[in-house]
Amino acid sequence: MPSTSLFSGTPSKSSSGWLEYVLIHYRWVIVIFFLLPASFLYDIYYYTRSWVVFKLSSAPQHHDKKVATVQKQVQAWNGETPMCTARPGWQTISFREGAYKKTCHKVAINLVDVLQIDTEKKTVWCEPLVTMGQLTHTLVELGWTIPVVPEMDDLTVGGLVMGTGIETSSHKQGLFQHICLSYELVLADGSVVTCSKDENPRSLLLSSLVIWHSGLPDGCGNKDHPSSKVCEAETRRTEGNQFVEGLMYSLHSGVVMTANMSNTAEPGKINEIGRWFKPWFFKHVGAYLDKGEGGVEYIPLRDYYHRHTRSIFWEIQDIIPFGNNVVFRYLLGWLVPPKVSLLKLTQGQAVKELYEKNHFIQDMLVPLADMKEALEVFHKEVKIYPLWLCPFKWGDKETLYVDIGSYGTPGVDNFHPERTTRRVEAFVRKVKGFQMMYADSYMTRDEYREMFDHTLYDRMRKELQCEKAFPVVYDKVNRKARI
Ligand SMILES: Cc1cc2nc3c(=O)[nH]c(=O)nc-3n(C[C@H](O)[C@H](O)[C@H](O)COP(=O)(O)OP(=O)(O)OC[C@H]3O[C@@H](n4cnc5c(N)ncnc54)[C@H](O)[C@@H]3O)c2cc1C
Ligand SMILES: NC(=O)C1=CN([C@@H]2O[C@H](COP(=O)(O)OP(=O)(O)OC[C@H]3O[C@@H](n4cnc5c(N)ncnc54)[C@H](OP(=O)(O)O)[C@@H]3O)[C@@H](O)[C@H]2O)C=CC1
Ligand SMILES: CC(C)=CCC[C@@H](C)[C@H]1CC[C@@]2(C)C3=C(CC[C@]12C)[C@@]1(C)CC[C@H](O)C(C)(C)[C@@H]1CC3
Repeated sequence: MPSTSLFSGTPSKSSSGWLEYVLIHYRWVIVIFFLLPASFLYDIYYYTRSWVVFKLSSAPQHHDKKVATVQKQVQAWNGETPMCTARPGWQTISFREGAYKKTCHKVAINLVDVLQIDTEKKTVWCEPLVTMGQLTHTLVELGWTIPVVPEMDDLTVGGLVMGTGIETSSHKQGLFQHICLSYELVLADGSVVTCSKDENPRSLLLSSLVIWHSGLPDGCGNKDHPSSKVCEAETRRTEGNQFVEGLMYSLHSGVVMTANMSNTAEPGKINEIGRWFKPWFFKHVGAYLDKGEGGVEYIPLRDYYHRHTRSIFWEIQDIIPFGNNVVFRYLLGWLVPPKVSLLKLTQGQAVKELYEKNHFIQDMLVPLADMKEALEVFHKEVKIYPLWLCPFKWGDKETLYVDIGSYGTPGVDNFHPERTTRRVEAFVRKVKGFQMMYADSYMTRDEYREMFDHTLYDRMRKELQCEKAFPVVYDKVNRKARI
């Protein structure tokens, strides 16, 4: 656990007033009494609406009309300020809001529905603002899933396609964009094209796997030091291990979890970890380490997919410090988690500044062969535990990578948001790895272009004549472009 508290820093001179004091020291009051009920009502409305629309099958009839509305807005573009989606920055699953949202020409995209599940072709056709929670609710109930389900409920299909998505099945299935068969795109001139490897049906299609009704991924424990060897061995085992995940609790101790879908369960070993009164997942896993032995559990599929949702990985402990207390869990656990979007909307300047100075949130994707050195770099630079490890493959490339996710308050004395992040970024560039772009990047434009090969990107922007129409990604993701 980080030794320093997020809130040990003093608020800035500009911060004043009781509201600010409450927001910093008693954020949980606002979260429990306002944000949790608001999140709950929002979810009820949203899921009921999606369920009714899906059952009535009304969405496919409206899809073309909605796309035409997008086209009209693009055709009416003034040709000067570049375009972006009208989705406000506070709604997105990233640390900060893009400043470009204030200046760009905004295109409203009201595309929020799962359109069709084709059980013969094993595909699902859905619109870009469909969330992972919505998709798993719809599919798992019918006995289906998609091969890669990034674990936070509110991540959207569009955001994951454009910004990349990863899960513990990614060592077999690749990244989120690799499971997509076809995209329907509105181009800068307002025309619509379909884009896929082969001739294809219209619109965005995600390939999907058949799963069993009430499939239960099993396997939790396997306590071991998840050095790259253990992780790699589990990742490469061909006969199973649909899911591989590691949680490091210190530089030398951690838990590797492997899981497979199963139709049956050993008696007494079913653990519905998603239920409101259950301990936070990372605490539950840590208990295996404390016990010093591994074990096998059978976890319902949806509970497994969203295992880090309730505790927002481990970020919730800074927001509701007593959230894992058994009394709290039984009384109010069913309201948790607060929506990330509502947390963002209500955090205020003082909390923002505290996070800015005392918090580190990064996912770095490095070749598995460099994992040991990477762990040492993270330990030296930030010393934050738990640390998330998720092996994955990159398209057709042979090399295995691992996503190292570090979220929390650094346990080192010399943490500096910019200098520390730049040192970690330099290491990642050195080993030919990548940074995930929901997080803040302090790289210069040249460093960014060194990390991400822009050859295809530049060519497509030229060919499609959209250089003026859409900002380049660097101008959306670098730290200075975010507020
Ligand atoms: C915060 C954020 C904002 C962004 N904003 C924008 C934006 O405004 N505009 C924008 O354009 N992008 C935006 N992006 C997305 C970014 O530009 C994409 O990541 C980039 O375009 C991917 O290019 P690539 O060549 O590296 O992709 P790759 O990862 O190589 O490919 C992407 C997908 O296309 C498939 N593919 C590759 N080649 C072919 C082929 N020949 N035929 C069929 N399929 C193929 C791959 O299998 C893969 O699924 C944003 C990303 C982030 C994180
Ligand atoms: N396990 C995982 O993989 C996790 C991934 N993440 C990250 O979270 C982000 C996704 O969050 P989410 O809130 O869903 O998405 P965002 O709204 O943040 O979208 C990400 C980018 O994709 C663009 N985009 C999204 N939909 C469309 C569309 N229909 N047309 C054109 N551009 C679009 C947005 O463009 P614009 O700027 O114009 O709005 C935005 O810049 C990703 O970057 C992902 O890597 C976060 C947590 C976990
Ligand atoms: C690839 C993977 C697994 C990424 C996981 C990333 C998550 C841990 C990140 C994504 C969005 C994220 C940065 C966020 C936060 C924590 C870490 C999150 C959830 C919080 C909730 C921390 C508290 C902050 O006040 C604030 C509300 C702004 C942010 C919002 C985004």
